[in-house]
Amino acid sequence: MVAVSAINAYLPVMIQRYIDNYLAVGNATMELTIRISLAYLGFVILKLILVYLKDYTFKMASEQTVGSMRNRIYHKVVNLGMRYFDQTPTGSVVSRVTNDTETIKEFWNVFLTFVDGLLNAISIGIAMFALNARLAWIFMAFIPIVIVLMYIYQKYSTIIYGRMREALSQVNAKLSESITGMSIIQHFHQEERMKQEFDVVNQEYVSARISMFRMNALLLMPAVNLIEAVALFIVLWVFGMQFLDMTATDVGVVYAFTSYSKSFFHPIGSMLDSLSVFQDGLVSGSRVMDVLNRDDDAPQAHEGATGEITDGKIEIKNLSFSYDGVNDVLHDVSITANPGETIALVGQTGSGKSSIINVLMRFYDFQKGEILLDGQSIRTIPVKRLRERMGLVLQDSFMFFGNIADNIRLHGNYADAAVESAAQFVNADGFITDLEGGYDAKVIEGGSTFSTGEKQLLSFSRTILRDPKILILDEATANIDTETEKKIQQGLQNMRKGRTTIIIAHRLSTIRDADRIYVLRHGRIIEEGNHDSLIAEGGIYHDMYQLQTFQEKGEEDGE
Ligand SMILES: Nc1ncnc2c1ncn2[C@@H]1O[C@H](COP(=O)(O)OP(=O)(O)OP(=O)(O)O)[C@@H](O)[C@H]1O
Repeated sequence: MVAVSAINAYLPVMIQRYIDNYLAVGNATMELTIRISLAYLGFVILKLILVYLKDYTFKMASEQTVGSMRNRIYHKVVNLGMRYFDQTPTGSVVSRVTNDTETIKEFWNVFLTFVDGLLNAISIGIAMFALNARLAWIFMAFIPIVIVLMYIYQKYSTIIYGRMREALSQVNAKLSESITGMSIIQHFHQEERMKQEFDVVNQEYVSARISMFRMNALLLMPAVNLIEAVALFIVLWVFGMQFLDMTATDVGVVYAFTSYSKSFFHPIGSMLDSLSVFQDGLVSGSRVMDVLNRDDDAPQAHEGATGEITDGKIEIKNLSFSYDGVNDVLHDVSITANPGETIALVGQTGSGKSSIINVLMRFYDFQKGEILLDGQSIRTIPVKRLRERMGLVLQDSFMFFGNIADNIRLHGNYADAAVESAAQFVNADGFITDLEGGYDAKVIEGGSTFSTGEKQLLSFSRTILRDPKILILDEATANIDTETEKKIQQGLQNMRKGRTTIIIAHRLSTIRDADRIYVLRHGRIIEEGNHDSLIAEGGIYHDMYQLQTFQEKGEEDGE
């Protein structure tokens, strides 16, 4: 860059010397003219090669920077606590990982333009002073005006670029919300409303971009061109005033200054231009840094923790927990499960059953109380190890793009035979072998070509393959019809053997054999005991059970 700007400053001097020393005084010969032309051409070619090298190196560096930035933010995102995802729309996360990092790439170009512009201005400044200090001062006098222009631009563009980024993020958020909820949108005829809402955010984005163009169109090149023209006008005017005592040698200087006026102000114009990208990059950068600097990572064990789950004893003592740090959703909850026991959590919707699991799986950190696993605090067990030893099956099982075997194996190091025997163990083998391609059958993201029950069977296989010590079934059989459920009950019994199991179920008939049942209401445990003792107690559980058996009986009679 230094060499390029030196060449830029030197080329007009070459011509100026040729004009003033040879052409104007009648000394120019053919040989000299050819020599100077070739030298000029040589410098231009050298400059082009250097420009190519410079651009290539910068582009490469910028691509690599963004590549690694994207990686860093993705790594950060997958390690963030669930709280972040509760509060941030998916589209907005996507926007940070893709669009925002992409904009940061432009930062490199801005840097390039800035250093380029600065070096050019310095080398041309030096050349101008060397040629004619008085005229050079005229050019310098315009620099404060340019600085004021930059200041004004900076002030307005920050606002507009912030608006633009935010609007784009909203567009992404709306889009991803619509795609995720498409079946509900179509079912409830929400298409028009979604279109209108999308229109609003899209229009906001368009209008932010238009504001930006309006500002750029006014403040960028036109302003710089005007300054350039005025500077040139003054230079020529000063020359005109001195016309009478001007010697022939000044003609080359006029040429040099005319060409400097372009190359002095144009880089400044590009610097201004790149200020817009700079603003954009600044806004994007701060959005990316926002994510990178977040300290609400997923809960971690204490440093150097080496705890291990061996027997599967769970003791939850006086646990209180809130999602937002303000309103507790669990109050003073105490639960014990001895190794190999099955305990059940029941209660109304929203009573806090899944929240207990969320804390136990370390998706969220808890505020008060203690959780002991095999007598050690849950915080002393590395989270990765903890989750390997605790198998969680949810009502909705997520499937990844790939095939059936991959979805069971989840890229763990398990042989095909182990995958198949895990599927057989939970009776998932039957439906898998019926598929075209069997274990190699394709699965699309989300697994939407499979029934919910089938996905749940795959999820059972996934869990059992990892041979966890503790099994957590959160409404795991809610989507399986009673008949299929009966079929896989044997599989479930097999799964529970030798493992501590926590079951959350609304269908109380499925948890009758649990060693202990905890009844929750508004985040508190209000009853506890086994099925028979709770029935005998005649409390809430008793009523819930009566109601359900009554309903089930009614359904059967109805049939
Ligand atoms: N991610 C979250 N952020 C904030 N509040 C939440 C979150 N998840 C659940 N809650 C709130 O915590 C309370 C307990 O919810 P939880 O999911 O534990 O209930 P549940 O008993 O499992 O209900 P269900 O039977 O419907 O699954 C509810 O009031 C719910 O609104």
